[in-house]
Amino acid sequence: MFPSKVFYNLIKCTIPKLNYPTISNSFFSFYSTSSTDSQYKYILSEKVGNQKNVGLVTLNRPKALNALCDGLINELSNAINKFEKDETVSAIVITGSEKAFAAGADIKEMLNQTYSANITGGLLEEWDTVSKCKKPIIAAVNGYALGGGCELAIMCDIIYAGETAKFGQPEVIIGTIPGAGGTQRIARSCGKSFAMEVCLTGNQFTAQEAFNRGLVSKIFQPDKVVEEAIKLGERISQHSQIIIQLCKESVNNAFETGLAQGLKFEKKQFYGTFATEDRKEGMTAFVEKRQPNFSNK
Ligand SMILES: CCC/C=C/C(=O)SCCNC(=O)CCNC(=O)[C@H](O)C(C)(C)COP(=O)([O-])OP(=O)([O-])OC[C@H]1O[C@@H](n2cnc3c(N)ncnc32)[C@H](O)[C@@H]1OP(=O)([O-])[O-]
Repeated sequence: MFPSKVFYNLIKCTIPKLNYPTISNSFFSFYSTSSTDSQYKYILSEKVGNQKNVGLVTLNRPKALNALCDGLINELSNAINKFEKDETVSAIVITGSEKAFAAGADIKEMLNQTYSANITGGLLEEWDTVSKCKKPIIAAVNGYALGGGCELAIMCDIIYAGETAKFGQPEVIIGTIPGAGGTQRIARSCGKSFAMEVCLTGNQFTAQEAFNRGLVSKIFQPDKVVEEAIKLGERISQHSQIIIQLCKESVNNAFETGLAQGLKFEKKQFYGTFATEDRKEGMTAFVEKRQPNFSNK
C-alpha cells in the first residue's frame, strides 16, 4: 500500500472527525460536535448541524468497504434507536466513506451460514430498524452501494448521491438474491423492467441512472453529499416533528396500498393534524405573518 495511504488510514482510525477526508475544515467547525458516541467499533455516531438536531451515522469499516457484518448492523440499529428516542434529533443521515457507502452484506460472514440458522437466528431482522424508524432518514451515498448496501440506501427515505456513486444488486453473481428489499423496493420505485435488469444481471448502475429512475433525489459533487444531506435534515427539522412523522407515514403508505386506500389513509392523517397544537400554531403563524413556534404536540 502507498505509504501516505497507510498514514491516512491510521489517522482515520484514530481521529474520528478526520474520517470525512474530502470535507473541508470549515465544514467541521460548522457541523461537528464533541458529542460523538464512542462506544461503537464499526460506526461513528454524532449529533450535527447548527442546532445539533441531525443525527449522523457514518459506517466506518474501511478495510472491508463497510461490508455490513452483524456487528455493524447491530451498532447501526442501536444508533438509530437512540436517535429515534432523542427528542432533540429530528432527522438522521446515514453515510459511508467516499469509496464505499457499503459494498453489501458481509460475504465472508455469510459463507457458512445455513438455512436453518437463518430461520432460528432471525437473519436480517435487525435491518428493519432503518425502515421502521419514524424519523426521516437520509442516505448520503458515495462510492459503492452494492447488494445490502444498495438496499440499506433504498430503505432510507431520501437518497442524496455523489456523482461517482455506483449502485447495484450483484447477489446473483455470488449465487443468491437480494434479501433486504432490493427486488421489492426497486420494482416499486423504478418499475419491473429496470428492477429485473438490475437484479438479474448484477450490473452496477450510476448515480445519474439512479437519479433518472427516481431512486435518488439529488446528485452532488462527492465532497458535498454529506454536507447537503445534513442541510436537508436541518431543513426538515424546522417543521413540527409530529407533523413530519404523520407525513412520512402517509408517503410510505403509497408503497403498501392501492390508490383508493392510500388516499383514504392520507385524508385520515390530514384530519389528524387538526388534533395537534402544531397545526393550529402553523396556520396561526401564517395569518399573523410570523415564524411558527412548534412544540411537537
Ligand atoms: C442483506 C441481504 C442480501 C444482501 C446480500 C449481499 O449484499 S451479498 C454482497 C453483495 N456485494 C458484492 O457482491 C460486492 C462485493 N465486493 C466487490 O465486488 C468489490 O469489493 C468491489 C467491486 C466493491 C470493490 O473492489 P476493490 O478491488 O476496490 O476492493 P476489494 O475487492 O479488494 O475489497 C477490499 C476489501 O473489502 C472486502 N469486501 C468488499 N466487499 C465485501 C463484502 N460484501 N463482504 C465482505 N468483504 C468485502 C474484500 O474482501 C477486501 O478485503 P480483503 O480480501 O482485502 O481482506
